[in-house]
Amino acid sequence: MGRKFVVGGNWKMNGDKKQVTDIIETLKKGPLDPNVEVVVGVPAIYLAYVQSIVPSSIEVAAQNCWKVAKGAFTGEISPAMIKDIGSNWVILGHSERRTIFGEKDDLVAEKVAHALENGLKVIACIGETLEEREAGKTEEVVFRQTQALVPAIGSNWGNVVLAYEPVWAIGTGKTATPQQAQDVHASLRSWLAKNVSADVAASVRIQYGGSVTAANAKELAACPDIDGFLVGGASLKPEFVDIVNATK
Ligand SMILES: O=C(CO)COP(=O)(O)O
Repeated sequence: MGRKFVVGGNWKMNGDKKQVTDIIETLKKGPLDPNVEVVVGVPAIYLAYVQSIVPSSIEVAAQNCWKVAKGAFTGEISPAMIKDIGSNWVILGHSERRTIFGEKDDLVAEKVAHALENGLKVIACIGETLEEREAGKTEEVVFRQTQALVPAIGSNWGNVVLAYEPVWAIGTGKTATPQQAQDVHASLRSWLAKNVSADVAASVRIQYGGSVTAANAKELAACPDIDGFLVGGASLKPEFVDIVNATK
């Protein structure tokens, strides 16, 4: 079976009640290609509200969660809480979590393991910095980040989407060229074939993220190993509809 295109909107720490309502209204009008899975990544405080107003064709993700079920972890939310309000997804390991909040590979892996054990689907983010790319270390970095996830994911690859987001392309307007993105996606797939299994390599969906817009989405979507997008800034705008529809 082919890999279903999956487009995530990562709203990050943006929006207020009116704006998030407007975004969902825009998505409801669409029309959105029914062959594409759409997941909106919502600030924790609006998760339950957004979950209550989305049509069933749109899925809702938290942008982070903690690695245990409950307890004295002030400010955190658990996968069980995300499930409890009806959402089924979480974004983990985003480069902003890694760089601003100091999340290392092993913590990201622990979170991924716990989220999967609790029945969430996970968008797991990886990607190199500009310095790492310029030092020729792109593959080394994304393979290391993915390797850390392998034991955490175990046999749960069906509930994981990988998001390749080169850090230098996030929020900079500097998109990876389709060739740059395709090259990394293809190397990741070969790495997965060698280090996990041929099945996982063929079936796991790999999103590209980093300055995706309606203007560049079609060309990126045409690449054989790009199976969707994780969209930041443009996911707050009406053009997100065109990005979802990029494979049409
Ligand atoms: O970080 C991103 C999505 O998770 C990408 O952000 P931008 O689309 O704003 O570059």
